[in-house]
Amino acid sequence: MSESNQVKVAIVGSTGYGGVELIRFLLNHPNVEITSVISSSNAGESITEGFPHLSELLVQRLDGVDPALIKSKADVVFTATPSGVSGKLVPQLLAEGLKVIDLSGDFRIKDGAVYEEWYKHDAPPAGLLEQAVYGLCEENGAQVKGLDFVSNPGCYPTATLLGLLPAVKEGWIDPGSIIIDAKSGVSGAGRGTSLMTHYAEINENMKVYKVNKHQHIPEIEQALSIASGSPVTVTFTTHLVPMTRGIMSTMYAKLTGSRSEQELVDLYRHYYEGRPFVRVREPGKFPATKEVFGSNYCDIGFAADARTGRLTIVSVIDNVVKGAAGQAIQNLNLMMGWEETTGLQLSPVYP
Ligand SMILES: NC(=O)C1=CN([C@@H]2O[C@H](COP(=O)(O)OP(=O)(O)OC[C@H]3O[C@@H](n4cnc5c(N)ncnc54)[C@H](OP(=O)(O)O)[C@@H]3O)[C@@H](O)[C@H]2O)C=CC1
Ligand SMILES: CC(=O)N[C@@H](CCC(=O)OP(=O)(O)O)C(=O)O
Repeated sequence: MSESNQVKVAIVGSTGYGGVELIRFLLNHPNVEITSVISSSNAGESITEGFPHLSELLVQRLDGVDPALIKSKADVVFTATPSGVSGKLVPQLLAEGLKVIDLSGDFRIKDGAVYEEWYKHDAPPAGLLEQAVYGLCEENGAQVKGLDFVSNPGCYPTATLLGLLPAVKEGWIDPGSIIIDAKSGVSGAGRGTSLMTHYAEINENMKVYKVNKHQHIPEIEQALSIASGSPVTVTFTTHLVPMTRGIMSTMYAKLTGSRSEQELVDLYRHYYEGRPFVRVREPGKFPATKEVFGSNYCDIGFAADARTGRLTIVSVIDNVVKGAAGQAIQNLNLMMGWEETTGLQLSPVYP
């Protein structure tokens, strides 16, 4: 802790979308001082070279990736780094005695062989996979308090699991029947340019991608299997849509009995009671991505179809906030024993 009693925070990957969003929120966090912003490719430069809107940040010079230097400047470090990078860097940061919140997919899957099958590179050490707590705050928040290391969930899994877990746990839907149709804005792919995401390719366009191959499939299945008590597989299809931020996950499953929409709303509101970032809509009302834009909310709506016996669940988040930086700060708050909402109480930007 610094003399001001503020926790000193460093951000690796500070020049990426997740990192810049961490800075935006942490600048308004009363218990945090950003003491180091880190870049592997622009060390020594000022962060405002690339991001003039961050001129209010007191620490401007980008540091290189040096665990000992980070330890000399900070108590807690966010690693907003690509999968593969985090897996190698996090063990070094933990060895320095830093508290770590990792935003990548590297520590979310408990079984290293499953990780390697989906991510196509070596898994981090098994001991750390075991140690990492999966920081889906509304589900595992109680385990996070006092921890040194949290693995922040993926963006699609956050929207999807918050939408499915209450019904799966209550046994109201057949877990074997789940189909997830998910759409993301292009910031979900990070700041690097690609043929997939550049303007002429995605403007006025929609693309389906990674069908049956998406790295979030094992993450979703792992959490649903724990919730249902037996192995669950899902059909999960992702789409890139022409917007900057936002995820909409539309989920379909067979109801195990006759349920009204009011009963579903009651179940979910009860399940998420005291969890300020999940908002359940009135029966038959569905959320839109703009209604969570720039905020840490996850909004959920339902339709139960008596004719087909199927339930439709729609869950929306801002991928960069609840899907990444916002939930990472929520995890910081839980780790430190602070109010869960500290620094995160921003209303969505609308329109
Ligand atoms: N965007 C999103 O909506 C979400 C992202 N995530 C995950 O969060 C992480 C960050 O994502 P995002 O910010 O979008 O990605 P970006 O591609 O926008 O940024 C990643 C940053 O990592 C840094 N980096 C790259 N290689 C290294 C390295 N070897 N060592 C240290 N830093 C490195 C780069 O900065 P520099 O070159 O300056 O070092 C880059 O700016 C990823 O793991 C991503 O999968 C998770 C949920 C949602
Ligand atoms: C639009 C888009 O491309 N989204 C990314 C989301 C990646 C992400 O969140 O990364 P993790 O692997 O760290 O979870 C994707 O579908 O792969």
